[in-house]
Amino acid sequence: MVIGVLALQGDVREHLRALDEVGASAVPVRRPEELEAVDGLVVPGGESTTMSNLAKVFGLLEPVRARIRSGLPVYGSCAGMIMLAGTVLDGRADQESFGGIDMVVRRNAFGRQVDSFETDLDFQGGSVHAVFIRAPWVEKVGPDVEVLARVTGGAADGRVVAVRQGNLLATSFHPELTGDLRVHDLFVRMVSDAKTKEEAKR
Ligand SMILES: NC(=O)CC[C@H](N)C(=O)O
Repeated sequence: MVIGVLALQGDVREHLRALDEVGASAVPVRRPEELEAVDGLVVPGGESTTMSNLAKVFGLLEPVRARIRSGLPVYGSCAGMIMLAGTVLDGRADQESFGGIDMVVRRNAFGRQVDSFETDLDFQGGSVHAVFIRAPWVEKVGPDVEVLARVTGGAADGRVVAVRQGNLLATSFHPELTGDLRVHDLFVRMVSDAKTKEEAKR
């Protein structure tokens, strides 16, 4: 089982390291041929407008969309969450996402005064330490989207910051930066379950 990290822009190395730490074999993905070879994909944090541009330049926009449609497990953190959103608010006019998750996401939602902050969140019955950096939040989810975490307390109380829809997972925060690897662990299990199901079909 091999998990790719989309390596156009953003904190690619941190995700490669986090995946390695949870025992998954991880490789950078920059070209369509490399995308073909992976069983799961991580879309890192960074800058979604730049990532969107580079995805077009590197010819990856349509190939990633096609693999998402055919069930590829994908995890997006922060800018990666924006890339997985069906609808992006406060984006640049020419910004495109891969889509896949039926949600409305607002870029830089927490506001300029609180560009970045850290907090603990309930995540799947445990607590996860979350770092937010010019992060989006989820404003609306469709019926098939499961909410995995919300902010508690402060001005953003109740805001949705982690979601899952089928094989797609997204967080507003950056678990790759904290060493708290619960989210990567969950994603690796999603990839391995998807691969087992895929093999059973053959
Ligand atoms: N840390 C991040 O990934 C920030 C996301 C960035 N604000 C964007 O719009 O893409």
